[in-house]
Amino acid sequence: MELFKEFTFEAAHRLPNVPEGHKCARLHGHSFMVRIAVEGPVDPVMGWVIDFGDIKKAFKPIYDQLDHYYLNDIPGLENPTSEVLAEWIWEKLQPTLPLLSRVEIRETCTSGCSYLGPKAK
Ligand SMILES: Nc1nc2c(c(=O)[nH]1)N=C([C@H](O)[C@H](O)COP(=O)(O)OP(=O)(O)OP(=O)(O)O)CN2
Ligand SMILES: [Zn+2]
Repeated sequence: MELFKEFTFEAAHRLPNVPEGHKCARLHGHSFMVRIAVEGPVDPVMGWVIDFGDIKKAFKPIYDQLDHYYLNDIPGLENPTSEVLAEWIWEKLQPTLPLLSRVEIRETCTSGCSYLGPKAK
């Protein structure tokens, strides 16, 4: 069974490697949405894979690094595309959330990505 928990954070960024004149070269911000999914068997006694609260606890230190920051200043996020951000979150989160199965990012209502981890690359 796969379950998920969603988070939103506010942050600014710019994309330094886009062609000249691209709108995303300019400083701008988003209400980013992050969906963290985990996959595993349902415990027959608890009736859950893990407590949603455990996902929240695991993500909290990462959330605190992102919310209301300029993403380009964060080591590893110098080119903060959705794809780079999803991989960055995976690398930070997987050690404390071994059942992690997917990291989804939405930058806008219509744009985002879904990362299934390095094995699925
Ligand atoms: N593959 C990627 N392409 C783009 C990324 C990205 O992270 N990965 N990021 C951006 C910009 O950050 C931009 O803010 C979001 O892109 P876009 O969908 O173009 O934004 P709009 O809301 O302006 O989209 P419209 O549908 O054109 O209104 C760009 N590309
Ligand atoms: Zn953007």
